[in-house]
Amino acid sequence: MKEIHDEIGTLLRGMIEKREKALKLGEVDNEDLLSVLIDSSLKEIHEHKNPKNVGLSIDEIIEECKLFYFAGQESTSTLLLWTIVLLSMHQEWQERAREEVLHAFGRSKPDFDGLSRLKIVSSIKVTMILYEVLRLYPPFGLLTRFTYKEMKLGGITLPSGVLVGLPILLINHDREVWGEDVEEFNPERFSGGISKATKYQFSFFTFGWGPRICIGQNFALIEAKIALAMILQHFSFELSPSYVHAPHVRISLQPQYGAQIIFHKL
Ligand code: HEM
Repeated sequence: MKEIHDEIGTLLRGMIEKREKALKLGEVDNEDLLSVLIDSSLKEIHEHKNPKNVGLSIDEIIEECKLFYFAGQESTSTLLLWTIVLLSMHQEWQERAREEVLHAFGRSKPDFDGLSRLKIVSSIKVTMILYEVLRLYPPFGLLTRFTYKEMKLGGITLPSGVLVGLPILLINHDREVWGEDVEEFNPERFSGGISKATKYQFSFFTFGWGPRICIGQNFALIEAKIALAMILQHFSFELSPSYVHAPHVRISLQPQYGAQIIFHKL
């Protein structure tokens, strides 16, 4: 573990130093997140009279890169993976989603402009499907928080330093919250949006909630919609007979024995 940590740190440090140099020489623009991070940090240091403790250190930028890679890559690929598994299990929803995509885009490549021109309204079924996948198979099933001072939560007083778990996976499968069909794949429950899917206000927080809510949630949904739309345009898919349904928490929620899918070119 330490070896991997050091190797990734060295790789990222090299990339950051190279980019910092190029930014200072004006050789590159703020064309990606790494440049934006370095540039805003350099500006903050430059503008401050006492540059101590302002801007980001290289170690902090390294941590941001790791966070964005893990939070952004693992999460969305897990969402897409379970979407393909569930649409393989529920062929009628695969058909409905494909119809919608073909109606909106035909065979042309769906891009961000296309999705925003259509205001995503026309991909309502795809959105419902993605929410229902995120409910049944949330990439991250547990959030944790430490109390930093004594506080009241409901009727309970918690002392400082208590670790509180917010069990997304359990809440997403709670019959009391979602109703009798809680274990069924029913994207229809999101037809009125997230707020109308349950009787409680804060039941669906697969992307977190409050000030630390996922910064990438809109990006993730757009990315997943474009990827799913392209797959639906060109392939139909079904589960391979070798697939064994065994969701399994390995930091994110993964199929324990893999997801063997058979794709048919359309
Ligand atoms: C299906 C996709 C995704 C899911 C389910 C997801 C889930 C979450 C959750 C639950 C949190 C809150 C963690 C907490 O409160 O402790 C979070 C935070 C975060 N996510 Fe995502 N995420 C997804 C996609 C992305 C993408 C695509 C990016 C970046 C491109 C991203 C970047 C982040 C970052 C930077 C944070 C930390 C925000 C902060 O602490 O202020 N996520 N995500």
